[in-house]
Amino acid sequence: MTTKAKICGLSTPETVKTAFDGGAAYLGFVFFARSPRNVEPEAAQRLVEPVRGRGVQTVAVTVDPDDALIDRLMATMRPDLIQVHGKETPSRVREIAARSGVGVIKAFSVSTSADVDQARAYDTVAEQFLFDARPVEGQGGTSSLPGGTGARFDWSLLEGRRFSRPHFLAGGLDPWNVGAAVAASGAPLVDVSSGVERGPGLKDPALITAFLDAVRRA
Ligand SMILES: O=C(O)c1ccccc1N[C@@H]1O[C@H](COP(=O)(O)O)[C@@H](O)[C@H]1O
Repeated sequence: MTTKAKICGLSTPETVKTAFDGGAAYLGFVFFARSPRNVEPEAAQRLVEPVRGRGVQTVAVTVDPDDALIDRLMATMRPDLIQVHGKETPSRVREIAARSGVGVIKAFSVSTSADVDQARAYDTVAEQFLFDARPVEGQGGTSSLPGGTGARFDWSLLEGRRFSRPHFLAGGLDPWNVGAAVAASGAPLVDVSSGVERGPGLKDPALITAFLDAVRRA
């Protein structure tokens, strides 16, 4: 089975092009003020225009988004999917999908097997699931973020699990560990942010290419 990759937290035309040319299946843009990767919806619209309709899925990454943000995203960037990385309930995910008219990727913070079980409650409302490490408070400058921290969880918690929706493995992936992560977890989709950066929010084109090459070999 071919593993597909999402490059998350893009903010420049150069890195969008690198991810697209390298074969990323998903391009992620973060809309969360405290993130070093935060972009305005209008900026994201300009960034996705060159790749729109060219077979790549664009993803708006949000944290407990309000209706105003959903409306603004749909009036500007028009993402193919909205990722929700906060404490959204199943009914809120249903509302976001109905309001936006696009599918929702629901992210879960994982440190135990019970955290993975939460996905079942979203079977009928989310289009895809994403399992990310539970952020550890007090470690490094980005530790208070709900994602994009480089923290990992035990990949084997996903091994042999069957889900009603396609699922991403995320959290601390990089070009050197993604092959082992896919082997241990069996995940069909992988997601990376800080592991392809040279500093917080600074995507490195060479690392993006190396990550996508490593996913192809996985
Ligand atoms: O990347 C961010 O800044 C971010 C902010 C708020 C919510 C989610 C965010 N990113 C997501 O977290 C995963 C894992 O990141 P990392 O690879 O461990 O750095 C990332 O792929 C995004 O989906």
